[in-house]
Amino acid sequence: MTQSTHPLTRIIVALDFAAEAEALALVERLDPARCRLKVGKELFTRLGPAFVETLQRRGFEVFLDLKFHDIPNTVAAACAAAADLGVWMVNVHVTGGARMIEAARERLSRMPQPPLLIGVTVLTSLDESDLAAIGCPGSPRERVLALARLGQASGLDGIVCSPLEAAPVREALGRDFLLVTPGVRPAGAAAGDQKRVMTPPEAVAAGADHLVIGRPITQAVDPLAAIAEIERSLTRA
Ligand SMILES: O=C(O)c1cc(=O)[nH]c(=O)n1[C@@H]1O[C@H](COP(=O)(O)O)[C@@H](O)[C@H]1O
Repeated sequence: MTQSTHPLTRIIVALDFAAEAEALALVERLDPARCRLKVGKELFTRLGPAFVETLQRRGFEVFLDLKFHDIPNTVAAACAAAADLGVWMVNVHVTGGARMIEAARERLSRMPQPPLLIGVTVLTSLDESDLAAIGCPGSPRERVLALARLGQASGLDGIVCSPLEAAPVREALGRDFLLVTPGVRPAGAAAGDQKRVMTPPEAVAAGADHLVIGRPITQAVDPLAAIAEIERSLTRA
């Protein structure tokens, strides 16, 4: 699974836009053979499942990034709703615990076409001092590793982490555990609110399977040129 990901299909474009027209203006210029799309809280809250269906009708695989975090019954039902929508990937917060993840896995195992089930470990916007402030002492790396182990044992297909943790997680959890990394910034791009970042080729070299990239593409003067440059950097890597 992890070995076969072609450089040009590793990119997941985060469609973090305020309005459908803006998002579709970019989508119309993208090729579903070369990238996947992520729909997150902003666009889903505005546009709902219909927007996901629009993207899927255009041939795109969709990562529904709603980061479910609730009691097991509620999260399992939400994951089933995502499966009914036909998305490619859905995510939950690993900190919802083993029973929550197991319930989601069990529910998805009864669906005809379950999406990949991925767990968010430590948000890429947090560093060690942020973790300490929410009562979680220790480094992001230690915490990501612990949550990745819990997630794998509970039935996840993989995790979301920063590229900085990809190598140790890959080493500890093996090749078949998917690593999805936001916190990706081409050389020279602004980090914004991301604290744990690497460039696209660094992320892939560290073991990332899928790179979630938003503003370096969506806010670029020429988004297609930005994607092409990221693809070139990955092909060279
Ligand atoms: O689950 C995610 O996708 C996610 C997890 C995480 O730890 N950090 C993170 O940035 N994300 C998402 O990845 C995208 C990153 O966007 P940019 O920072 O604009 O590249 C955003 O849509 C975030 O919601």
